[in-house]
Amino acid sequence: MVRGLATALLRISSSRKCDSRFRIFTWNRLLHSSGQYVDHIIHRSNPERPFSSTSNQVWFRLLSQSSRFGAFNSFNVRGFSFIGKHKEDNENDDDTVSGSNVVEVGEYDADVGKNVSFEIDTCDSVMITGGDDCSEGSICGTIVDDSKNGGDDLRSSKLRNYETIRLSDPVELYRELRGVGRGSAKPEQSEWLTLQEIFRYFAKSGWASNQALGIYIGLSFFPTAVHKFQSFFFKKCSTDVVKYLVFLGPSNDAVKFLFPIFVEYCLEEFPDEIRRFRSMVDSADLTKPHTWFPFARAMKRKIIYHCGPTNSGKTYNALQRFMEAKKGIYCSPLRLLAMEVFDKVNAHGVYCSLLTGQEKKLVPFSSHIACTVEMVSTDEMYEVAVVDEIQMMSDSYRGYAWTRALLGLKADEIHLCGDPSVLNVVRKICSETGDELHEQHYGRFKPLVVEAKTLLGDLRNVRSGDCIVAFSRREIFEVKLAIEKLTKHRCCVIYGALPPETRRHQANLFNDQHSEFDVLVASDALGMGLNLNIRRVVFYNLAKYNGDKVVPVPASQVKQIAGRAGRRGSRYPDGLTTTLNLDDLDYLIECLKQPFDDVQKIGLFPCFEQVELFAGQVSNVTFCQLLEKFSENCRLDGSYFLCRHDHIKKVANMLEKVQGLSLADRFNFCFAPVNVRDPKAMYHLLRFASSYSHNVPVNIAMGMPKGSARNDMELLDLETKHQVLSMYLWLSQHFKEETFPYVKKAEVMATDIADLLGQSLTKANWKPESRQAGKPKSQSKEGHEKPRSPVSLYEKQAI
Ligand SMILES: Nc1ncnc2c1ncn2[C@@H]1O[C@H](COP(=O)(O)OP(=O)(O)OP(=O)(O)O)[C@@H](O)[C@H]1O
Ligand SMILES: [Mg+2]
Repeated sequence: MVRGLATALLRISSSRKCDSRFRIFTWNRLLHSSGQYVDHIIHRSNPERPFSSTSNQVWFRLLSQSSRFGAFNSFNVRGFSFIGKHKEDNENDDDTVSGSNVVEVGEYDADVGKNVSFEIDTCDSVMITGGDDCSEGSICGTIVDDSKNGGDDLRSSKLRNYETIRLSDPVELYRELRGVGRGSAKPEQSEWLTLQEIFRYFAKSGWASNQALGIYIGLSFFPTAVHKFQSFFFKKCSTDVVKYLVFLGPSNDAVKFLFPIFVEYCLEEFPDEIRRFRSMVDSADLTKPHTWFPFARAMKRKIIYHCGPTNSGKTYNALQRFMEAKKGIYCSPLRLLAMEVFDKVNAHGVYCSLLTGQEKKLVPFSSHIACTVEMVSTDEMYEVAVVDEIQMMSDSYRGYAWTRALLGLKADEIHLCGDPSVLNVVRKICSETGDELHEQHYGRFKPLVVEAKTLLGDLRNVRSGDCIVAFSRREIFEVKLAIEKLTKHRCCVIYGALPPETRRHQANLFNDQHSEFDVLVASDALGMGLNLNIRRVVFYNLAKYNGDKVVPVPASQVKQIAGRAGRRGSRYPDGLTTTLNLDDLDYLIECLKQPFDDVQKIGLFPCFEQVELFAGQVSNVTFCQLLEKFSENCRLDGSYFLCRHDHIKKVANMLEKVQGLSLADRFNFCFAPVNVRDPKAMYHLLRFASSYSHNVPVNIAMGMPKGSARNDMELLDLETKHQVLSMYLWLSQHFKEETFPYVKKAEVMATDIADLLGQSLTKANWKPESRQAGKPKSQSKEGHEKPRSPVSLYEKQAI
């Protein structure tokens, strides 16, 4: 059969529809001796998916059955992989071809006019035979991967006929087309249809639309440009060109032939669109971000990367150097951590100020500053800068702030503290900036031990010094309630919506050996920054809601949280970790075993000036649309991504109805820290922006709660109120003082509410408000809802 195939590779039976590398061949001899046996075998393979790498959809059709060998009932389809080169010869049947891996694709009914389609995996060719085998007398066609078939065939001989057209200079061709009044072509109906199909193919070609960006034809304008080009082309083209294109069919070859002519057409026809798009693209250029900070580039900076897992002393060592310096800045991922460093450093007699989005505590004669990373100044000179949790450069929302700190800080020495995930990116950046990189690697002081026994699903097995980690506020309160009901332990709680002061208060309460609060129930807010005396981290479950659906907690986060157990110099120097349920244990172990990610890209976001420049190029758009356009058109280098800004766009949309805000005002308001899922907080932001736009002093206009919360509704209300005050304070720092004049009042209120929150949490013994109130929940015997293990469920589903 393989031998037969050699002689089969002779003539193309149909090239009209050949739109990829594959060809159809029929037995030359049969074709010659008895005319059209298979007079049309048409095939089409998916041009987007190369034949050799993945399966391909192929179809063919038998148009008539006038074989002198009689009719046949079925086709056999086989795939072949060749070994070595096969040879073609029109005359000699005995030329040999080696073949291997003959795959039976299937047997199909030989119904005239009916399409037969099938998928083929990696192989060089497919042979279609009518009858039992490809023996003489049967009808046979093969589809061949052209890239591996360098032989001369009818297609290439036809191609030679079009050589003049194919090889002609596109500029010349375009000039000719432009020059003629009307083209000479009078295509037949079928040719006409093929031409239309070719242009449809062109308009959809990702390659062409991408290439068109090179001449500043934007993606949104590309279809219009193609449409106009098509009208022009249809009017002007010559018979030869039409024939050649029809020969190529709707294919990449046709696109590549047309594209340079299209370019000439666009350059002449759309100079204004090109100019406009070019300016827009240039103004959204985020490439080479290291060049944005010429002063930092002019310095020879020394970068020290303190690289290691949690609790390994990275921040401690960086801070030692920070405190020794004459002038230093510490950049924190959280307000809480900035406050902690502020306290610690001042306690050591180093005068240090505090700067976060919400507060500015200026210590007289201070030479040092502890700030949140978004607030870092790239104008000031420092001797030592510390950028903590540097792996946050890859955070999809906030990553840009770390990137900016690393690229823009004007410091002789920059200490980066973090896990190894961004080490390679930092190396690359340093080679671009010319900074000198020193790496200091750390290991955990004591290894983290996994307790295989778990809590056996029973919260009564909680012990003093345990931290139970749950990933929703509702679960946190359920766990606290259950533990306090079932055991003698008292629980502190820490979760993201609590003000930093309250979190810190709860952490201190838990750390204090003499307090009755010896168990901590916390969310992933625990992962960074707090100094906690945790003996054992127990995962209540290992799945969390990501804003869309419940997903397993990423391994890097599990590691970070588990790593909080055990702390040098504390009551519990040895760290333990486990899960509540046995079901989750394997996933925990798997996460801990996983190496750190190797991050390839880090975040970027334009500063106001860049957005303003871009705004100058686009007219009649809302601020939200402006941001959308920016993200569509901005250019980035391979090591960077544009940070997500869905929350910013949500605020921008809400503020659209507020008249009279400048672009800078909108930009500022959109960055205010607001929980976009909290309607009350959003309402207050809208109110603040409206008052501001009317040029009246912005009021807090929010009453103080009478006392601590008596139920979860009241607790939620306290949380929201604190967030609104925090937002007010943030705005007061980002707008002129006189526009947000009630800063002192807001500060006092915020402190009081943080206190009330603290008091509320210590006595909280109510069931949390459920968003799905009214849904019946199964209760376990122990009196608390036993969590399902979404991780195990997820894995089972995957199986
Ligand atoms: N050389 C040291 N002497 C005394 N205490 C130390 C020393 N190094 C670290 N510590 C203490 O160990 C604890 C963990 O150190 P540190 O916070 O620096 O770890 P880290 O690696 O930055 O952890 P994370 O990744 O969680 O931020 C801290 O309480 C710190 O004060
Ligand atoms: Mg640290």
